[in-house]
Amino acid sequence: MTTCNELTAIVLAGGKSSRMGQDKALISIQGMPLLERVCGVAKGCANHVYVVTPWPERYQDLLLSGCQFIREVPLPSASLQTHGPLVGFAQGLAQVQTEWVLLLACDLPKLEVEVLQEWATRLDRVGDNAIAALAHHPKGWEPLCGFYRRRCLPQLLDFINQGGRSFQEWLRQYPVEVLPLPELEMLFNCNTPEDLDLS
Ligand SMILES: Nc1nc2c(ncn2[C@@H]2O[C@H](COP(=O)(O)OP(=O)(O)OP(=O)(O)O)[C@@H](O)[C@H]2O)c(=O)[nH]1
Ligand SMILES: [Mg+2]
Repeated sequence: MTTCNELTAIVLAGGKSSRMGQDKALISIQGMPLLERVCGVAKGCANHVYVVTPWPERYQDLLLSGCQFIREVPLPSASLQTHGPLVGFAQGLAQVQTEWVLLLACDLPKLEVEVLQEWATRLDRVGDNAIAALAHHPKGWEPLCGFYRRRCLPQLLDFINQGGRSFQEWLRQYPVEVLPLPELEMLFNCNTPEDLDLS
């Protein structure tokens, strides 16, 4: 039996960081590497924290006590080294035992633990047919800072097996509950060297 009181967090750290030019997870903001910061927030909200990455050894010197690595493996058909956040999420979700999982990108320097905790209190009331509870912003859903039901894994794998790689496209096919976003600022993700000046 899983309950809403138990929550797992998945932190994704496996992108190409091509716009940044160096691994974003390792960039220090106010003296703390981004991945450490995001995992700290995740620990403040969830009972179990997984970091899904193709290269756990890269992060072994970070202070990530209480977090477990899940090593992402290439898809049989993939020639690329990284295959995007949707596939990373699916590989993490396969290990989750709780009804709900909080998914977080590693490039979110302005996360607020209080907002995530308040969101988590709403999960008990999310409609049965919703696969996720996410914030909405002008460009669509924010897929990498919100909650998913564990039982959406089969739908997610179907979508991936058909070649789908876009969260927005996948989410369009199912009911998703809206979470209230007190300030858009919290979802600021740093993708470029210029973004670091704003962090
Ligand atoms: N585990 C895993 N995480 C990924 C993968 N691709 C992207 N991510 C993560 O998804 C989040 C958002 O990534 P983006 O900022 O969109 O992309 P990116 O590939 O890291 O950077 P760009 O190359 O500049 O687009 C970050 O936390 C990434 O680490 C992947 O293949 N595997
Ligand atoms: Mg990003």
